[in-house]
Amino acid sequence: MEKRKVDVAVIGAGTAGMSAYRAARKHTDNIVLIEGGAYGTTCASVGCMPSKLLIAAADSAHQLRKAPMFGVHPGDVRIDGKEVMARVRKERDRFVSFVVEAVEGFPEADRLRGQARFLSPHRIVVGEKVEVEAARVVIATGSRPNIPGFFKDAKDRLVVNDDIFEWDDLPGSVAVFGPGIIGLELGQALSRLGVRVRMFGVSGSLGPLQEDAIRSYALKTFNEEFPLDTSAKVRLVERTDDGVRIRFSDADRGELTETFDYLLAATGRRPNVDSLDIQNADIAQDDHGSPLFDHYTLQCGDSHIFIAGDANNEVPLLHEAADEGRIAGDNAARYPDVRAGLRRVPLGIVFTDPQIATVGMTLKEANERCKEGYAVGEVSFEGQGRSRVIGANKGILHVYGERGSGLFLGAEMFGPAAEHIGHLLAWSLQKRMTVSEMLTMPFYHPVIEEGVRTALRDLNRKLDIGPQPIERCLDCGPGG
Ligand SMILES: Cc1cc2nc3c(=O)[nH]c(=O)nc-3n(C[C@H](O)[C@H](O)[C@H](O)COP(=O)(O)OP(=O)(O)OC[C@H]3O[C@@H](n4cnc5c(N)ncnc54)[C@H](O)[C@@H]3O)c2cc1C
Ligand SMILES: NC(=O)c1ccc[n+]([C@@H]2O[C@H](COP(=O)([O-])OP(=O)(O)OC[C@H]3O[C@@H](n4cnc5c(N)ncnc54)[C@H](O)[C@@H]3O)[C@@H](O)[C@H]2O)c1
Repeated sequence: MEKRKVDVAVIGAGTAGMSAYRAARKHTDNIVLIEGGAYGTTCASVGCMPSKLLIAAADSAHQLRKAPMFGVHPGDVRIDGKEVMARVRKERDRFVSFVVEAVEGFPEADRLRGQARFLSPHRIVVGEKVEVEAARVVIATGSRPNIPGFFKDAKDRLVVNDDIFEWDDLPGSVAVFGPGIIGLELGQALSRLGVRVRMFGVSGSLGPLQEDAIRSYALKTFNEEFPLDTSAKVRLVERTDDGVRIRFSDADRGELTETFDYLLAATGRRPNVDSLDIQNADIAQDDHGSPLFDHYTLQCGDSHIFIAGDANNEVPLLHEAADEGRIAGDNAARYPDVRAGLRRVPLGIVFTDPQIATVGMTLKEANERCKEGYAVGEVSFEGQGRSRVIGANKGILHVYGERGSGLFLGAEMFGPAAEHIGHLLAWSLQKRMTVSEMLTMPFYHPVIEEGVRTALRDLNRKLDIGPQPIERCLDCGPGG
């Protein structure tokens, strides 16, 4: 077996791993980046980018169908599944090619191909061909779909997100299991592209939504487009000659059987740490076998091992993977002079329509931290001026603030332009602004952000800081 001795070994050449490699290489050129699969990252090849490409096609179809409300009649909307999927794959491949170009731009001697596993805390075997002795290690092995056992009965008709983006054409029907972030984004997009979709969930959860009022509103809205039961009772899943037969109980219609072309498993993701022989790394793990680590340094205990991105199962998002990789790579190179890195405030966006945004603390966390010394401001987008103008007047925004200090704490939203409003709120939170300070910022007219101002005014009043908001105030314009 070939032997290598390096200062830093990074396992996984995804977003976190590439970011860790770049950060560590500022300190040392004796480093390896190990990749067991294809270059290209989850985000570009089967995650963020192809899912948004599919959603873009669905949005386009939806806008055409919506046009008659403005007196505009585009005629019958015809969706060519082959063309839809061809664009998704073509643009996806373009994004992937940029990533591959970047990773192949790293010196060849720094790159190793093959599955890595620990032989001991400092020894890693790669593809059973090379043994690397590493002074420090970054684990950045990502995650993979979690597939409950009984889905196996769907046999070759069981698909995950990776498979969808390889389709040449759109199927006739898909049963989506898991109304989480992936299920909602892909399920709604497929439905808007003319695919018959039914969505099954468990235990009432819906995406990242925590507030009952917002969750029920969102559930009702999604159910106007496709059937979605967040507490489904599924009795049977079986492969038949023409697809996957599913028997389930429907609250209104009792036991039903429906057959679909595919079963999409969107039931969460699992960190790729179980194939690393992590027990040989001598680091503490939680009950699920995930290594324990520090949120600010990404260090596992006080060891020479760091863990970043989806592999650590904390906040499986792209911008977090990039940040964590940078911090972990820098610290691996500096070890034992480990430093706390900048962690940004929590921000999550779901690209459904209406979109979902979550910022900062959840309502439960605000309650725990403030011992009930907090308030919730609200706006409904149903009557909001700009939202009505463009026919996107659905949704609710809740904003949270702390009594006394008047600090803004967080927000949950299901509504129009949540991807942009989420950013404004997250930036205000990271700047530690009070609700009063946020209200001193400019609000143009007529814009959806005026709805944010309405919610912030409502919050400031409930915090006993601001005045009673004026009903139908003129600076909000009609319907502000
Ligand atoms: C459908 C979908 C949509 C998404 N949309 C968004 C979005 O809109 N916005 C957002 O912020 N996030 C989104 N995400 C999440 C985002 O894609 C991930 O958080 C991010 O890509 C994680 O990056 P990573 O570097 O941790 O993992 P990856 O990019 O998966 O990299 C891990 C790498 O490690 C390699 N590897 C694994 N085990 C080994 C081993 N033993 N040896 C060697 N190599 C190994 C893998 O082959 C892989 O290349 C989405 C995810 C999915 C699935
Ligand atoms: N827009 C984005 O930022 C974006 C988009 C997609 C994915 N992601 C990331 O990927 C991660 C994984 O996404 P995900 O949607 O797979 O996970 P998730 O945790 O968001 O959702 C999983 C869903 O599956 C449900 N579920 C679990 N077991 C089930 C079963 N047996 N039957 C039916 N439903 C079941 C859960 O109740 C939950 O609603 C997300 O947490 C997110 O961080 C982000």
